[in-house]
Amino acid sequence: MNFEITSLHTSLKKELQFKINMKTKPIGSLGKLEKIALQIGLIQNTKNPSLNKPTIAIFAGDHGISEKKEVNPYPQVVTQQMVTNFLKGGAAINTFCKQNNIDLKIIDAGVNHNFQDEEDLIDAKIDFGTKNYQIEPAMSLDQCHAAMHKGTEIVTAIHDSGCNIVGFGEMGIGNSSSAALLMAYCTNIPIEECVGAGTGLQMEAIGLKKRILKDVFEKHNPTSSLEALATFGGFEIAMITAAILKAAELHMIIIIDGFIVTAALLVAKEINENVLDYCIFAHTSEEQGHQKMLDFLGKKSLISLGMRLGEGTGAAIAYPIIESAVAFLNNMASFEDAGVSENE
Ligand SMILES: Cc1cc2ncn([C@H]3O[C@H](COP(=O)(O)O)[C@@H](O)[C@H]3O)c2cc1C
Ligand SMILES: O=C(O)c1cccnc1
Repeated sequence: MNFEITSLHTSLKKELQFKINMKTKPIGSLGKLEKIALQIGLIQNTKNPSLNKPTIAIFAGDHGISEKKEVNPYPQVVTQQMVTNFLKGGAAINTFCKQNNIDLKIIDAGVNHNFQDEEDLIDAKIDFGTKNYQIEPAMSLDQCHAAMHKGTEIVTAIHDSGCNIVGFGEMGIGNSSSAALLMAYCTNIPIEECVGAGTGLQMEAIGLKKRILKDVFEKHNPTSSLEALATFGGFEIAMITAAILKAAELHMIIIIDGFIVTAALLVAKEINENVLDYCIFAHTSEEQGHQKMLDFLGKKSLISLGMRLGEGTGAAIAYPIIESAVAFLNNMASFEDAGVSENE
C-alpha cells in the first residue's frame, strides 16, 4: 500500500516562527504550545490555522489469544460489551468527547459478535476476531490489506465531512499483547521490555505474559512490517495504521493516543516516515512500554496523567491544549499591535 505524504519542511516555517516570536511574551515562553502552533501552521500551510470538526475514531476488534485469558485479565466478551457501552454513550471516551465537543465514530473492525441494526456503528468487520498467533498468524495478508483499505476509507469519509483534526482510539481485549509484539518488531527492543500490565496484571502474571509473548515472537519470522502487522495484528490495529497514513496524506492533524495507537504508528512509520510530521503525541500512558516507544520516536507527549485506558481517551483529554496553541497563534497581540517593547 502506497501513501503520498509530503514532508513539512517548507518556506513558511520561518514566517510562522517569526509570528510566534513576535507575540507579547518572552521568546519560547509558551513551551510546547509554540511547537504545536508551528506544526499545525505547517500542516495547514498557513499562518492562521483552524481546527474544524475534531473527531475521534475508535476501532474495535477481538484477538484470538484473548480467549484463553492467559495474557489479559478480562474476558474477550468485554470488547463487545464496551462497544455497546460506546454506542450508549457510557464509556470514558464518550464523556471526554462530549466535554470537549469532539465527534466520536465507533467502528467494528472485527469484534466477535454480530451487532444487529446498530445504526451508529460503522460496520468494517473483517472477521469475528483474529486467529491465535500462538498457533498461526493472526490474519492473512489479504485480511490485513482489507483492514487497511477500510481504515483509509473511514478516514477519508471523516475528512470529507469537514474534519481537519482526527484522533484514533481502540478497544480490543488482548490488544496490549499485539502492541508489545509490534513494538518489539519495529524497535528491536527485547520483547520482555515491551510487555506490560495491560489492563492490570499483577507481577507474577506479567511474567507469564512475557514468557508467552516471547515464544510467540520467536515462533514467527515476519520479513516486512506489513507481514508483522498481519502476524501479530489486530484488525483494529491494522485499520488504525492505515487510517493514520491516510490522514497524513490528507494533511490532517493526527492526535496519537497511548500504547496501542502508538504501536500502530510504529508500523505506519515503517511504511512512510513522513507520517510523523502530522502527529501530536497526546499523553504518556502508564503502560510501561509507552515511554520507550516515545523515546524511540524521539517525541515528547503533551501530558502525563498516569492514564492507561486507551479508547482514545488521552487524545480527547489533550484536545483543549491543542485548541490553546491555535488560539494564541491566531488571537494574541504582537509586540507591535500592543505597543509593548521587545527585548533588544
Ligand atoms: C472495561 C474495559 C474498558 C476498556 N477500555 C479500554 N480498554 C483497554 O484495555 C484493552 C487492552 O488491555 P489488555 O491487553 O490487558 O486486554 C483494550 O481493549 C484497551 O482499549 C479497556 C479494558 C477494559 C477491561
Ligand atoms: O495506553 C494504552 O493505550 C493502553 C494501556 C493499557 C490498556 N489499554 C490501553
